[in-house]
Amino acid sequence: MTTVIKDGTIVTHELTYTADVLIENGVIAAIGAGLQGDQVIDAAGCLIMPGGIDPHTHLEMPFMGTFSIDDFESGTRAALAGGTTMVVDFALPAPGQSLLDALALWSNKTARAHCDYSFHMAITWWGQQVFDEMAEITARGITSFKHFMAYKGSLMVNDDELFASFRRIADLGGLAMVHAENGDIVAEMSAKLLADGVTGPEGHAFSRPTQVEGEATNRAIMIADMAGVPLYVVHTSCEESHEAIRRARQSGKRVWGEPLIQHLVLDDSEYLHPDWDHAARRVMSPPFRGKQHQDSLWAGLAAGSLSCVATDHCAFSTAQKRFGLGDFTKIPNGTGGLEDRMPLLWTYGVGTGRLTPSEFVAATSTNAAKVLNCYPQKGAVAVGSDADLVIWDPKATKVITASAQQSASDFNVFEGITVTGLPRMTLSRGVIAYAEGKVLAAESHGAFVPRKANPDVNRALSAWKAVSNPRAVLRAELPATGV
Ligand SMILES: NC(=O)NCCC(=O)O
Ligand SMILES: [Zn+2]
Ligand SMILES: [Zn+2]
Repeated sequence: MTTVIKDGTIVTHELTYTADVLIENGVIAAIGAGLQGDQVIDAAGCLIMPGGIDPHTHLEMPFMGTFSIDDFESGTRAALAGGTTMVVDFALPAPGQSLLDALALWSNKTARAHCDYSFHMAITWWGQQVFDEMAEITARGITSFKHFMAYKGSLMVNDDELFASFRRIADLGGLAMVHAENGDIVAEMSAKLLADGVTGPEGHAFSRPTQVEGEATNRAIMIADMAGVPLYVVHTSCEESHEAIRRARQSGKRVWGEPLIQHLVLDDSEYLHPDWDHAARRVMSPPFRGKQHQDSLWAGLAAGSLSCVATDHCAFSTAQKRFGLGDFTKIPNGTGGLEDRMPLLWTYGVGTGRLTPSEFVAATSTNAAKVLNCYPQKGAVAVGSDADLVIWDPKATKVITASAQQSASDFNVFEGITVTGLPRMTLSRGVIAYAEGKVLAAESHGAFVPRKANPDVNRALSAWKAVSNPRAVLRAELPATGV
């Protein structure tokens, strides 16, 4: 069966134009005027954009003594309802665990995924086994490796491990990723705050000032530069970190920054709320920041110094957040956002003139596809691309509320915000996956998206390293002194 989408306006990361889209066997077969298909989708008044790609989620993640509450079933349902057609989650080996075992574990979690997904592999410890297995992980289509510079005592890796891993990734043609916060300083500051009687959720924000993020971002950038590997900095939340990324990019380094929709929209006043639950529900790392940092992130998206807007979707329930009553260091870190990322970015970005529609497409989809090397299979409205599309109604409006969300959590950090700009329909590989407020894609419709190593950027970086690597100076042999 063929499907044709008629009377919509196509918006890509570079063009806006009117055309029909013909879909056959899950891919875009033609784009043009007067196309015919067995099934007709009317997109009048709507925009046809690439389905969103969320490059940063944690579904059913074991973390801080519990599991994030959305699994691949509810998480991907939320994704489709918000116009996102692919999520990239993190396989997370326990310290000492084989990367291949962790991958098997994560693959088993995906049986009920409604939309496509890929993985990053986290490097949570270092040793010969990790070094060896990274090659097989890359061969299986997982080419990005994440390092936590925070969470001391659990996920954190040190600089020597970071450097060793980055060099290995450079050799494999992969992408290094970092959660950039100085975990040693955070641990020190947390202990001091607790000792001083600051036990509530505000202590979480106080223990992770922007300096710890700026310092770690800069350190990761320099280590990546020495290793000759491209670097992706997840959840860039503040000017200090953005500034380091901006400077690196200006000097030709291959570095990308990822702001989260939470940091773009919500600020640190949330942690001072008199209701403990309200504040604790918003505990995540890095914490929400002040308005000046939000302005910096928005400017970075417009200027191109920041690349992909993600969610870091890691939802918990209120009951889980209460594990940290009396000690903010025990509040599970993370918030949701999969269903709300695109409507919020449209509302606060395109709706205010901070972003053009094409910049919106770049930030929500195309840039992630390019950086993660699955473009133009994903992130494109182009002949031959997967028909992962969102039919976007820029006038549709709703109030965000937990009672109507797909997520399994009992709250939503964006509760009460009115968004204008919503998916009317989401298609995943040509299947109508979401329409009229309902998720229609079957459980298990989602498929793994393998990615290839050694994209152009890595090849260019390796070529440059080969040209500029230190070399021994060839000198004329001196006569022996005979002494
Ligand atoms: N961000 C957060 O608070 N939780 C998820 C894990 C991480 O990305 O650091
Ligand atoms: Zn993180
Ligand atoms: Zn994360």
